[in-house]
Amino acid sequence: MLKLDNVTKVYKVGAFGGKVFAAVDGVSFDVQAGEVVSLIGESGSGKSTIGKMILGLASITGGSITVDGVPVKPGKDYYRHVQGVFQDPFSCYNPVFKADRVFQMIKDAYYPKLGDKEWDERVRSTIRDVRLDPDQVLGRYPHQLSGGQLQRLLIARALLLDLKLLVADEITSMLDASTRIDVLNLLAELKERGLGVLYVTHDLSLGNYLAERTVVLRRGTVVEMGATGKVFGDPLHPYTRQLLAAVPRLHAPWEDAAPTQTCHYHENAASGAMFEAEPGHLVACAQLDACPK
Ligand SMILES: Nc1ncnc2c1ncn2[C@@H]1O[C@H](COP(=O)(O)OP(=O)(O)OP(=O)(O)O)[C@@H](O)[C@H]1O
Repeated sequence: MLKLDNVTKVYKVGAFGGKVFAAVDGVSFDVQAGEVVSLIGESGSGKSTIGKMILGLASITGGSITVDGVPVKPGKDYYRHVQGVFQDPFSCYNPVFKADRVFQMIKDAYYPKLGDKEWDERVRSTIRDVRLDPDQVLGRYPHQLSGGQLQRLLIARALLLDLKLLVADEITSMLDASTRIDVLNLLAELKERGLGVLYVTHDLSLGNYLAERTVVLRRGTVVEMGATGKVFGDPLHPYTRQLLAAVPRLHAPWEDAAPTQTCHYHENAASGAMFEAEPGHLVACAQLDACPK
């Protein structure tokens, strides 16, 4: 459904934009309907840039992004099927408007002919779907709602459309532990309904909880991807191992990551290509510079 093919994003940086910086460099992966794929990597690895390109909020420098074969095209038709929810729910609302104004905007843009009563019923039922009580949240200003309630209202807003893909960018990082699990379970329910979810996070444990497949990003390139159980259970790239070693554990001291080893696939990998270690589990060469061209 969502397909990224050799996607690149280059920013102009430096004085007068005289230099270029590749924030995303030749990234390819896909998300199928009814699947959660988590995109993980350290801060600055390019995760949000990828999310923004999928949502049409940043231009694509090279390669292609398609949803059901249709290239990203910001506009009503595209956003009917592809929506994003972000880290800070408070910044998504205008503080002087009541929170339900976001629903009215959906009606005005997408369902102008629908009767008010029918729309109201649809909104209330969707709010119940995200496990909120409509009477408790409708008619309130954003500052009168919690972060978790606002985040769920944003998901409800997305669900009122004919949604195929949700880009969820660090959506739980501002929530407390129990609200976080509620929102994660909600995302898991969305996939049961056949939605594809790209779950952008730097928190490996949350990605592990939710995603069928994991894509590990480092400095704008994919270093490893595959079934989450394989990537986390048998990490092949030194960077993935480093990330896993850095996850805090209760009652256990932090471990040092295994030292960077000689790349297993040095002989096999053409520079930049990924090696298929086992079906669906791909890893980049860890010594790209030395790889045969
Ligand atoms: N408009 C811009 N101009 C220049 N560089 C940018 C711009 N936006 C992002 N970058 C750079 O691109 C790189 C990737 O940024 P991005 O926000 O995608 O990272 P991220 O993995 O989402 O990080 P985080 O987890 O901290 O949000 C960073 O080095 C960032 O400084």
